[in-house]
Amino acid sequence: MAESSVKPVPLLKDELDIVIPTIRNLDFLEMWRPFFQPYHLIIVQDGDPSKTIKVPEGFDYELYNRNDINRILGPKASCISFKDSACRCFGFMVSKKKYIFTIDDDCFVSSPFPLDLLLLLGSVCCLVKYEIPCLVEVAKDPSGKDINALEQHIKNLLSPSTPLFFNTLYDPYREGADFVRGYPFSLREGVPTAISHGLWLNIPDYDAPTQLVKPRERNTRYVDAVMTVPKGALFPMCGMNLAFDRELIGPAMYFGLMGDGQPIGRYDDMWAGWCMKVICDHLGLGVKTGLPYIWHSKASNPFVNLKKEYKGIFWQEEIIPFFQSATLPKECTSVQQCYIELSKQVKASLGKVDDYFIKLADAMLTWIEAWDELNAPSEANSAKPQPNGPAK
Ligand SMILES: O=c1ccn([C@@H]2O[C@H](COP(=O)(O)OP(=O)(O)O[C@H]3O[C@@H](CO)[C@H](O)[C@H]3O)[C@@H](O)[C@H]2O)c(=O)[nH]1
Ligand SMILES: [Mn+2]
Repeated sequence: MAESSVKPVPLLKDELDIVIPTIRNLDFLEMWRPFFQPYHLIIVQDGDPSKTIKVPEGFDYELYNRNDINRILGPKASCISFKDSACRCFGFMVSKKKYIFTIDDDCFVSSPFPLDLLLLLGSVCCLVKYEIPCLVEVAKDPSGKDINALEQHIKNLLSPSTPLFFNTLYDPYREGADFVRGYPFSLREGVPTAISHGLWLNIPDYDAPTQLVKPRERNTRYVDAVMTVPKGALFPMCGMNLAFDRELIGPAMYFGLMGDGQPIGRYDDMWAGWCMKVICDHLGLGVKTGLPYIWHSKASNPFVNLKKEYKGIFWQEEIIPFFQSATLPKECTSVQQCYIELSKQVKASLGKVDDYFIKLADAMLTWIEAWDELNAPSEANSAKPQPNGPAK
């Protein structure tokens, strides 16, 4: 990886945790070391807790496996998915920081090769069905600089969003941009930003059917923009490269029940995104999508993904209208109150679609109870739950 001569300044170093769900060794952190080393990592080890996950030297981290989750949450651990990346939300719950950045362990930063050369190489490899070994990581901005994804997420979160009126020059708070003519001055203050949703070069986050019909499609398009998702619009939130303000929206970031024992998978982040957006719209909070990009290196198996997703593909035709018409009473002024109300509506409206949604609605309540237990502002909770291994 090209060594950047200047060390990035670790913005919000003591106010942000990096949450990584994993079933693999975390060698990918070597590529991120210049950007991540100053931060505290919360690693959520999924699958077999007896397996040892190797973490490169020099990182400050805590690691939680399934035994830790069961020990800390007791019966409430039932709301945390097993054998699915949805388990990452446990890291959101145990963190004590204001901000969270979550990233998958097959996402990389920059490349020893210029982007166009690598993508040419990539297309040649694809033609001969040879995946570029994931030693490469490619996410360079148009100037060819390594993308500091974390820094861009922080910029996104620290500047307002504009959900009430679309700015045609996109992010008006960005260097070299502003509100365009006709933009109401009364709305130019914007609203607080709760979510920063990043994107992916190389392997796009496609669903299984799309992956199956387009196995070699790669995302080579770097769109140099950050946009606010307008109020009233839903969007497919991907958990791969995502940051959020935990104090503004943390309790809504429950990645729904997936994986082992569940009829559906790979809708965990989507579920969280739909619940979160309804609540952000109700509370007047903003959601941004666009920069930063990461290089997504590994395409998961589309056939395995199809088995996980297939019920979701037809259920979502009923789920989306539910969220599009969901309204929350004005008495709901906290995220928890909104989330509990939403859980009731899920049970009443989607419980008819499948019993799974009754179980999910109950799990949403369990999540809030567990969240409040671990995060209530009382002395009793100032002690942080300890993972089995020594805190790093
Ligand atoms: O059982 C599991 C499987 C994986 N993980 C960890 O979760 C992330 C994502 O895994 P992976 O990159 O293998 O899968 P993708 O299909 O690319 O993931 C996309 O689908 C979403 C899953 O809902 C995910 O957010 C998207 O990126 C890795 O860190 C694995 O180590 C796991 O914890 N448990
Ligand atoms: Mn992946």
